[in-house]
Amino acid sequence: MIANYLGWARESPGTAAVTLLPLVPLTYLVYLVTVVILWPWLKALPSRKALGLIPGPKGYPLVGCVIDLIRTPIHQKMQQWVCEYGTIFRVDLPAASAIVVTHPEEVARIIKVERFDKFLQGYGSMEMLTSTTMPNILTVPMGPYYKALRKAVTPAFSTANLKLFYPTVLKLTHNVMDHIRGLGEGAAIDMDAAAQRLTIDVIGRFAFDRDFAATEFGRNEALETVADLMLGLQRMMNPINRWFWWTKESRALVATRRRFDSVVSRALADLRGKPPAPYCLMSHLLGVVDPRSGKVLSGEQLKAETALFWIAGFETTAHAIGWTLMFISTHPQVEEKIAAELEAVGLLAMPGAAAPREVEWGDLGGLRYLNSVIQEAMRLMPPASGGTARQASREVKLGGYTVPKGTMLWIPVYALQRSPHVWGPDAEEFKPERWTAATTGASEADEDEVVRSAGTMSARGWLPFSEGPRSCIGQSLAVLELRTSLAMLCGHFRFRLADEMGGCEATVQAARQHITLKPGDKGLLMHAIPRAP
Ligand code: HEM
Repeated sequence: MIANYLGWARESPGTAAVTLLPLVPLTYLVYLVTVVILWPWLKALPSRKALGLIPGPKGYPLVGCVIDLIRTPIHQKMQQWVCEYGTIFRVDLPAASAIVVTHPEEVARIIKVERFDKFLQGYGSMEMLTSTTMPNILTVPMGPYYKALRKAVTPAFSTANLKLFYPTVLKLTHNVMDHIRGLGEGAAIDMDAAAQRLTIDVIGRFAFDRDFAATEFGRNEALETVADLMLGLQRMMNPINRWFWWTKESRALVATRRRFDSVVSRALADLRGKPPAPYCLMSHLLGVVDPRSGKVLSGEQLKAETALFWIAGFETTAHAIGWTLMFISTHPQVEEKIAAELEAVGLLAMPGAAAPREVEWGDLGGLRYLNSVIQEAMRLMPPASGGTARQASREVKLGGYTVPKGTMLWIPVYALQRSPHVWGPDAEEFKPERWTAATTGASEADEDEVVRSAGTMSARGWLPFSEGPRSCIGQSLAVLELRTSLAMLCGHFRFRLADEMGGCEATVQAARQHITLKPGDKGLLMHAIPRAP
């Protein structure tokens, strides 16, 4: 029979193929169960045994805790477990046991002192961005290529470069404000979607020196393609879709990747004819020499890198703007304090008064209260809520337990930043005041403050941008976008969460961790009431 199927039997091959056809899916299924579940499970047995003393939720045979993580939104499940099991516990996954670490000092030790590299098996879907599956700055191990890339692109996020780019951020935010004004205060506006239009245009300009024109608020190819891509990548996190490549979802992802690939390729091709603007990320990437080949990056490498920068920088920042506005719109006393701060420096629109002046670079560090509001919103709703995963490159002691070399160390940021063990009994409350003391380190004249602002907080348990050598390289740009857009929006409008959202808590509960921490199906509907009609 098998001989027939393999084509060794020459007689009546048609009949043989028909008879044996059902064997194909069956064989594939056996292959999958063996390769994807049984083999990794067997391989992980010694590490499971070594970690057996560390407490943690009880999983199911073979699949471990995966079922719990699918049933409840993953960020919420991790938060429940942190409350239940404390700052160090074990979670069994099919292929390995992970140690979940939310003790701030241990976290800082893992990512900043020991500098363990990423646990890269978890990053596979981020290599599926373009039609060529290729590692990128996020997914490549810490070797000579990574170091060359990081070194070359770091200057793009420096104070000097961001200052050159600042007028573009201002202009794009004005586009968004004009659109909001045009809709009128009766309209319920999805402010997360509006922020996505702003941040995709920012990335278009910053990465490719290209106008994606999303802030013109019409149908938009770049926005639609990337939204489909994010959905597709999210679906690929489910191993069923990844392994059953003939499903509708898998085929849709292949088509979307081609579309995205073509948007990125066109943007890169257009840059060949003219030198990119000096602030443009591309002018830094074009000079990178891959130490492995001694040559500048190939077209495919450039595509993989720019695609990653685009994806990493656009939705994250948009959600951070959206979630911050959501908290402001539901906390009137916070909004009043922001208004008072803006009024004091001439940035608040008021009825009967002259229009406020433009927000300047020098204002950004000085808006201390607004900056604490942003920091607190990013604590409660960190866009990269899943956090980061590291691999212990040697045996390490964590919370009194011995963790063997090779173990996955998972730092779930949403759970960490809401942990009562770290933040006390009011961990779940939105209290910007907890930051006002912490953000007073910089003076208004300190121009590097925008660039530095987000760093060095892991010891306190705040790390939405991660920290250490593999922290977010784009955080200075993200902070710039957040501060500028929120100062401008709050200076010209008061925001109220629309009734259909059901209030702050319901909106938080509806959030889903789909690569980033997104609002639920309704988006973030708000009314924007002009301060000076
Ligand atoms: C509020 C906005 C943002 C948040 C919350 C955020 C968060 C993060 C986090 C947590 C990481 C570490 C991921 C890990 O360990 O796996 C990261 C890495 C990264 N981010 Fe961001 N990010 C934001 C905006 C941006 C922007 C605007 C850009 C660029 C334009 C960017 C580019 C990157 C890149 C390239 C990496 C990989 C860095 C490396 O491994 O060396 N991000 N980001």
